[in-house]
Amino acid sequence: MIDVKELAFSYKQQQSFITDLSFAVSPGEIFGFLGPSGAGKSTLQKILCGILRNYNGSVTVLGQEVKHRSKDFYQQIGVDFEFPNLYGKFSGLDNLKYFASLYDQETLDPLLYLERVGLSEHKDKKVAEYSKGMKMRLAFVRSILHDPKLLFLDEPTSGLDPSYARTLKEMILEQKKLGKTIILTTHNMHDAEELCDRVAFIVDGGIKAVGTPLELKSVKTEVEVRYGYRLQNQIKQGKAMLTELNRDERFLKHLEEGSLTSIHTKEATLEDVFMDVTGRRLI
Ligand SMILES: Nc1ncnc2c1ncn2[C@@H]1O[C@H](COP(=O)(O)OP(=O)(O)OP(=O)(O)O)[C@@H](O)[C@H]1O
Repeated sequence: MIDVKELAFSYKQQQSFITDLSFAVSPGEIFGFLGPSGAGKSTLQKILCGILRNYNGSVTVLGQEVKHRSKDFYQQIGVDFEFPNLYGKFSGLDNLKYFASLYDQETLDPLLYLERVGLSEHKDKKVAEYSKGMKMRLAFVRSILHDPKLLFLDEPTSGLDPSYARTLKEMILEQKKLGKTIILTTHNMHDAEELCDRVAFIVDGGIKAVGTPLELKSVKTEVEVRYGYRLQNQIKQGKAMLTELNRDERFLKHLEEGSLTSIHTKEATLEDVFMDVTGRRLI
C-alpha cells in the first residue's frame, strides 16, 4: 500500500531534515507515527499524501510515485489534518455536500455520519460558529465521506472530550474492519497502543524503531513489582525488580507470614520504551 525507499527531504530552513528513510505499510494496517512535537510526523504525512513533492528517493502510495500521482489519486485517499480546512460560511451539512460533490464515486450519507459524531442538531449552523471539537468531528467525517482506501489522520482525537474521542476511535477501528489502510499521527501513547497494528517512533525526521506495541514494549525486560504488607496495623509498601523478587527478604518474609496485602507489576509503557530508544519524552 505504501512503500518508502531512501527518502530524503529538506526544508529551506532545515536542510537534510529527512535522510535515507525506508519503511512499508501493508494494506489493512493501522500504522502509527508516534513522536513529540516537531519530530516530523506531519511532514512525513504531507509527503505521503502528495502535498510536499520536492523529495528524493522513492515514495510509492497506492502503486503510484506520489510525486507523479495521477488525477484519481485523491479519489482514493482521505485526509484529516490537525487544522481542518473547512468553509466557515457554509453550514456543516453544506460543507459535507460540497466535498461530496468533488468525487466521482458515490459518497456516504452525510446526515447519517453527522448523527454518529453528534452534529445532527448543528448541521445547519455555520461552521465558523462551531467549537474546535465540532470542527474536528466534522473534518473526520469529511475525510471518510468518499469511502477512501487509504486514510491519513493527524491527531484525530486531540483535544476532544473523552466521549467523542471514544466515538472517533470506534469509527477508526470500524474503517480498519472495512479493510482501509490508515496512517495515524499521534503523540498519545494510549491512542497508539489502542489503535495501531504497528507504530513507528519518530524523532528528528527519522524512524528510530518500528513494531507492534507489544513487540516494542517487550524490549524493556526490567519489570518493577510493588507490594503492600501489613506491619503493626499499618499498611506499608515495598518494591523490587521482578527478577530479584525471589531474593527480596522483606517480600519473602511477608509472603510466608501471609501479611502481604497487594502485589502488582509496573510494566513498561510505550512512553518508557520511547524514552529508552530515542532519549526523548513524547510531550
Ligand atoms: N513549512 C515549513 N517550513 C519550514 N520548516 C517547517 C515547515 N513545516 C514544518 N517545519 C519544521 O519541520 C520540523 C517538523 O515539523 P512537523 O510539523 O513535521 O512535526 P510534527 O512531528 O508533526 O509536530 P507536531 O506534533 O507539533 O505537529 C519542525 O522543526 C518544523 O519547525
